[in-house]
Amino acid sequence: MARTIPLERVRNIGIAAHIDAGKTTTTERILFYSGVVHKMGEVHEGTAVTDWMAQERERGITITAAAISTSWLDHRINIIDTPGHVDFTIEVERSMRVLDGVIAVFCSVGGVQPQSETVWRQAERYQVPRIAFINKMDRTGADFFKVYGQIRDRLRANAVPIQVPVGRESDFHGLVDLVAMKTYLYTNDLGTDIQVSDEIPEEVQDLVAEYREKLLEAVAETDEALMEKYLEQLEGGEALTEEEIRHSLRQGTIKGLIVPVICGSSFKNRGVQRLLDAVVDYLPAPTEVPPIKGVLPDGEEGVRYADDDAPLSALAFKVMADPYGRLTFVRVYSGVLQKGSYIYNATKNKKERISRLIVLKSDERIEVEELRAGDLGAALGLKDTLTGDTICDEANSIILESLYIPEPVISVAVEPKTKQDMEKLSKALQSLSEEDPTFRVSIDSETNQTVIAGMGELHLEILVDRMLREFKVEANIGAPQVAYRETIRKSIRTEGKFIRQSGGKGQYGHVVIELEPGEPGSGFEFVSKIVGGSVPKEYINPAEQGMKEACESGVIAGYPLIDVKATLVDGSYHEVDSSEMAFKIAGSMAIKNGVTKASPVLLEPMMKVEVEVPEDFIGNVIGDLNSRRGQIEGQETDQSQSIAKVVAKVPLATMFGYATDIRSKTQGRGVFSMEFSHYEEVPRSVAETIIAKSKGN
Ligand SMILES: Nc1nc2c(ncn2[C@@H]2O[C@H](COP(=O)(O)OP(=O)(O)OP(=O)(O)O)[C@@H](O)[C@H]2O)c(=O)[nH]1
Repeated sequence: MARTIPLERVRNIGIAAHIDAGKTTTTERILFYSGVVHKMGEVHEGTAVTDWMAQERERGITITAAAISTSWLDHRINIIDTPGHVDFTIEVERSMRVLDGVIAVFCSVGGVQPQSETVWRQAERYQVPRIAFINKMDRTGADFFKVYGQIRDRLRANAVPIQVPVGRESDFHGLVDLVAMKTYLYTNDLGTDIQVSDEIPEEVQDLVAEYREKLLEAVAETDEALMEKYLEQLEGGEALTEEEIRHSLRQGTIKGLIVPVICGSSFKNRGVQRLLDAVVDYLPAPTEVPPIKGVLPDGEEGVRYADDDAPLSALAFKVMADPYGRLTFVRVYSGVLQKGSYIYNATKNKKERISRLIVLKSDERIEVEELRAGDLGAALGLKDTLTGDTICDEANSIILESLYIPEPVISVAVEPKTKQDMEKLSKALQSLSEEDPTFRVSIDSETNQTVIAGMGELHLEILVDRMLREFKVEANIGAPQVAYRETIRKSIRTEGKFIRQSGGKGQYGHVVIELEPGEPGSGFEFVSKIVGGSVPKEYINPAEQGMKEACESGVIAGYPLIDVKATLVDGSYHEVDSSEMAFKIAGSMAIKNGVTKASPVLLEPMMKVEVEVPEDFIGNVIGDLNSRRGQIEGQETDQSQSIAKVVAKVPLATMFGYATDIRSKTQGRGVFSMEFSHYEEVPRSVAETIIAKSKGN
């Protein structure tokens, strides 16, 4: 089957923002104006198409990243609406990994908010080109140029307005497009009657002149050929044409040099069609982004270009249980993925069969015969393929760059109420952890309890709720616990010797390692510097495995050991008695012996907390954060609204229940956000209590 739409006319885009900026409403409007749905869904009425989970509709928040497809101006637009709440950050992470462009939505009153910064960083991590959409222009206090300034200052982006709004707040009724120099005025509530003209309304003429000039300058700066023409124009030469500006703006945006800024009010149906135009005009097609990188079987780096004729390569970025069956969402990077075919999972070295392929259009699932390079869709029938796995052509194998999966910071114990619940629980946990790689399940070796870990209280609350509703598991849930970690502060040389040689076949494994503190965030790192075969090649991997396993529980209070580097420098073996198992045990012993001597310390997750309160409350809030062992890092006041904001680093251990506390301390007027920042050493006095608790005292 040939392509129905050429790849140049495909846009894979995401919509990302701080919670409540209006991502879901914007997506709904996009579906409405592009003709996918004929009635507008509303978040606050619980009828939004992309918020499909019961919990999403009830709470009016987006939890999972939904992928849907629509078309605009002869282009296919695949959209992923992502959640704003940091607890579901993996959903943003996985979307950014497979997208070619992002619409960053900002609230015209709230401006750059904490999660706007987080999603911006995530987009930078994968170098995804962006358009900034300043939404909610109808709200009291809306200020397009203030938010534009914040995007420049706080996000350090080369933001460039390509529109100027017409009318303020409730009178916001149109915009001027600075590229085409056209005015769009909305004349009905549904946003379908639009007056387009070349006349610029008098009240915005100065602003239009000022920002048109800024736009031309910014575009010329990123394009040498255009710069010459621009300078000539200033000297009275020929003017830049609309096409030239559009072309250079597109190139600048795709290269990440410019972020075009536009405005609108999704809820009041203003500006959404122009947003779609901007997606087509300025965000890249799959053929315009750099080829995806990966690792070839020989360990060398390889690339795959977006080309139907190239060997198949695709990345699974999401697994979701659905009434339709188990859906594995994939982005095809090269080649063609066919229904009914066998694919090779290069990450797991396994072959699997794809029974069916679908694309999502609104809440409909449409079966397709194939997915081609650049397409997003879902496969049915895959059992072993999980998030982050590469599927490809076995003869042309490659493992594509995977995605960054943050470590969970909070856990709770789950105890099924009856024996039947016990059985259902393990099924539920398996299914939920397959869907969500930031959700981990383990068994506490001392209490034998099942422990689930995740990114925050809300994250675990939703998971427990899903266990109950979707899997009908009745369980008692323990109090939330902090996911502590352990590390070392000193470098030492140590060894592990596992020797049993009394009668029969013996055991012999012996390794010498240098153990040192690793980079923050590096986890466990292993290097082998064995020369001359003191440890035979086939025993190096098992030794590493043993070390890794030993890191799963540290020596202080049994928490996982992180940020350590082990270098294998020496060892010995026995012709007959050595085995993989003996070296694995020796590796594990080396770590256990070494850690105790390497000044082990206990680490705790530190959260970046931002609190916004009416000015009068700020003293109380700061005092309270200090009493929670918080370090205040910044404070500012927005005089125009008498709102004060404070930024602090606070240990997660002291933040449980903060949502309720802040409400009662500020008469319900304080809002806060919190996300994981880094691990930090626990002060001695606090550590003693944690250690005593872990030992059951
Ligand atoms: N006044 C006004 N309200 C809006 C606008 N867009 C969205 N809203 C409202 O803002 C609230 C949040 O909108 P959503 O679309 O759910 O925001 P979201 O960013 O998807 O939220 P999460 O998915 O929970 O992160 C809803 O009550 C919307 O009706 C707008 O343009 N103007």
